[in-house]
Amino acid sequence: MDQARAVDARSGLLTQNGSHRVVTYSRAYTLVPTYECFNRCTYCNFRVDPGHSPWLSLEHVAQQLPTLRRQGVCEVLVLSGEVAPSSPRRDDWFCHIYQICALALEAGLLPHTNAGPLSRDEMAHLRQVNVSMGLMVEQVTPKLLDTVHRHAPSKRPEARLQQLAWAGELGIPFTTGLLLGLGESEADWVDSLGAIATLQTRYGHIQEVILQPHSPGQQQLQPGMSLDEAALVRAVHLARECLPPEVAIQIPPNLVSHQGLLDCLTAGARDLGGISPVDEVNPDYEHPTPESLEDAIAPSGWQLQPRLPVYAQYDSWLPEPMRSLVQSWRNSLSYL
Ligand SMILES: O=c1nc2n(C[C@H](O)[C@H](O)[C@H](O)CO)c3cc(O)ccc3cc-2c(=O)[nH]1
Ligand SMILES: C[C@H]1O[C@@H](n2cnc3c(N)ncnc32)[C@H](O)[C@@H]1O
Ligand code: MET
Ligand code: SF4
Repeated sequence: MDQARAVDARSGLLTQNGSHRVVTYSRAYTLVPTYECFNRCTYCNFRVDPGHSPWLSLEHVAQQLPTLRRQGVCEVLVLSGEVAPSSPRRDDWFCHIYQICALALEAGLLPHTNAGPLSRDEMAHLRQVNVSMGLMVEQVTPKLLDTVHRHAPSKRPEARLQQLAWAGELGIPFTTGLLLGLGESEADWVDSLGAIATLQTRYGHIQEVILQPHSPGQQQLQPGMSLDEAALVRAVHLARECLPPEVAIQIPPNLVSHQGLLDCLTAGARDLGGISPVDEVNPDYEHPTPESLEDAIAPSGWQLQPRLPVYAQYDSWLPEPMRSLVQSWRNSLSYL
């Protein structure tokens, strides 16, 4: 096996199909339990003040899910604003998220939750109703606690890394990543990638790392600059050097130009993440359709392939009955 294919190889999967190299994405729909958040990250276009976002109604969710299933959606991305760990409302918030995941599973869909840092106990519970979970490291440098994260206690680097370690201990297939362009240096990227690589070497649970270029929107507390695409391509190169080869690099296709996307693929990115009707985190940037993505990358020899929100090498980690549900998805269509 030559060097390029060795780097591409994800255990048990062929990433090369004839002469076409494979790029994956997940057919997702995002549910937002609540937009309320006790953190105030200055770049956030998602949050509203605590008490000002009605929680998503479970009845509405139960009604919506069968339609999504018929439309060919496989992933329910549960993305939430946060109630403080010390709040008397924390337990209700957590139960609400758990119930949304349980309803998604009942409808035959596959939940992936990113609801900020959770306690170990909360993670152990959510593991029963999620095929994978996620939390961005953002950046490990403490400098950002004096700037964009000054009013965001959830963004303390130790809390984020602790979460990744607990996910590893609990055997949860995990998605993490870096938010790029917050005022950090490229040396800081290497530190953040190194921290993720160390955890991956220890636990082997990191299925993918998202390289997320900061993208200013209309709702954020403070204006910010978007990351330039040449810098994003350098980040992909660095990530491919720092991370073990089995970890996929994900680029959000709505936050880059077509040429930027092709350059990221050449540099080693192989996944485009969950593609849903609305990017709830960056609502000013519409997700492209899978068809338009295929048109953009096929002339350069790339083939777009849907995948499930859990990568195949982790299927045996899943508790029943989720493991059987995932198996039936893999049998029904050629999902990676
Ligand atoms: O549409 C989006 N999906 C986002 N996702 C979804 C993600 O692409 C998929 O859920 C996973 O790849 C699993 O299929 C995230 C998931 C995480 O675990 C952590 C961060 C993100 C960030 C985004 C995002 O900004 N926009
Ligand atoms: C869910 C993830 O979305 C990312 N996130 C939050 N706000 C923005 C933005 N303006 N641009 C890009 N990514 C953002 C953070 O990395 C968070 O952890
Ligand atoms: N609040 C969570 C985090 O920042 C997830 C949603 S961010 C829009 O990690
Ligand atoms: S990025 Fe996440 S933690 Fe930060 S304010 Fe937005 S919702 Fe809250």
